[in-house]
Amino acid sequence: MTLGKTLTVRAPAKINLHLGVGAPREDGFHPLTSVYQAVGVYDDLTVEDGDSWSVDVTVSDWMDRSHVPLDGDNIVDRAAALLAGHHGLAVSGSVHIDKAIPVAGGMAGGSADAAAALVALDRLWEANTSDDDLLALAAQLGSDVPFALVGGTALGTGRGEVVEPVTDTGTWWWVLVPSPIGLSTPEIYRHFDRLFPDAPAVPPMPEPLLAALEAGDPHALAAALHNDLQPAALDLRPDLAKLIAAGESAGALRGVVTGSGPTCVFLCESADQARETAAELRAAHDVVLVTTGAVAGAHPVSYV
Ligand SMILES: C[C@@](CO)(OP(=O)(O)O)[C@H](O)COP(=O)(O)OP(=O)(O)OC[C@H]1O[C@@H](n2ccc(N)nc2=O)[C@H](O)[C@@H]1O
Ligand SMILES: Nc1ncnc2c1ncn2[C@@H]1O[C@H](COP(=O)(O)OP(=O)(O)O)[C@@H](O)[C@H]1O
Repeated sequence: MTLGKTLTVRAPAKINLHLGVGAPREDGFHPLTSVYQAVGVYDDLTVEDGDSWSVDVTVSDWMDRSHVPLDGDNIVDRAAALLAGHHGLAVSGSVHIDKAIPVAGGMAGGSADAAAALVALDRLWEANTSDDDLLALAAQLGSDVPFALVGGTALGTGRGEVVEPVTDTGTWWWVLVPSPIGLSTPEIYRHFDRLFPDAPAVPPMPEPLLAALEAGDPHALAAALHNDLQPAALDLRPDLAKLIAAGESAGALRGVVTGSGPTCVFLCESADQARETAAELRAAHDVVLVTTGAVAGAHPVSYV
């Protein structure tokens, strides 16, 4: 082990520009055609070497720390055990998560932390895991975890874990409105099954959205944003429909639920339009974030 080392890895939140969901497979997972984008809201994960193992967390002041499990059930505990097992190492070190990605918000904050833990512990333990092995370990931790390693804008197939970058020439301005109460991903998928018993085996490719990304055209992208889980999320949280309408009437090109929700994301034409939309939404919502995408996947920001 390297002694006296501290390393911080930063991992981004994701939004789903397109989320096509098919009928459940035999293993219970849903086949997806997902276009992910990594956006500039981050969790920072700091690891420090030591013989014992611990995980703790601090959260942004608008978040509830008690929503992050710290009793050995954190996804970071699973990431550490998986990486250590892969190399025949003992789990060691102390981990601190500095969390700004909304918990249970449809923005893959847990997946970001898992990806950051793989990158950070791989360096701390000097394990030199290959990129292919890191991606395979990431997929075992969760469907969204490989994308958190890759970042940028990417197509996700399989159950979301098969990730391939797509051409994206734009700088996209987003307004994000998290919700103080999260939504459960498995519950939203179950509700999707009830609402759409005839979902296809393989969801189709979102060609107009991919063309909009390639062209860097915000109006075309706005028109093409789509989420098959949105009806399920709106059914369980009717307040989100009002939020989407409010963002669009405040000037955003288009608002959608991201992933399983409840965070709503609004695509804007410019930085000014994003700031104006955010200012209007702040009248009724405590937390409204302005950010851009695409940004890099999990990456070290300090190694001292
Ligand atoms: C809905 C999405 C869209 O990107 O994101 P979130 O809203 O959670 O951020 C993802 O599919 C969430 O991925 P992730 O949160 O990694 O899911 P996993 O840990 O793999 O699975 C959690 C549970 O979600 C359901 N699940 C997940 C992925 C998938 N393709 N089909 C599913 O049915 C299953 O019930 C599974 O037990
Ligand atoms: N490091 C972590 N950060 C957030 N949630 C975690 C973490 N580890 C485990 N969890 C659990 O995972 C659930 C889903 O969290 P999260 O990844 O934030 O949401 P989503 O799946 O909607 O993107 C949380 O409700 C929490 O119980």
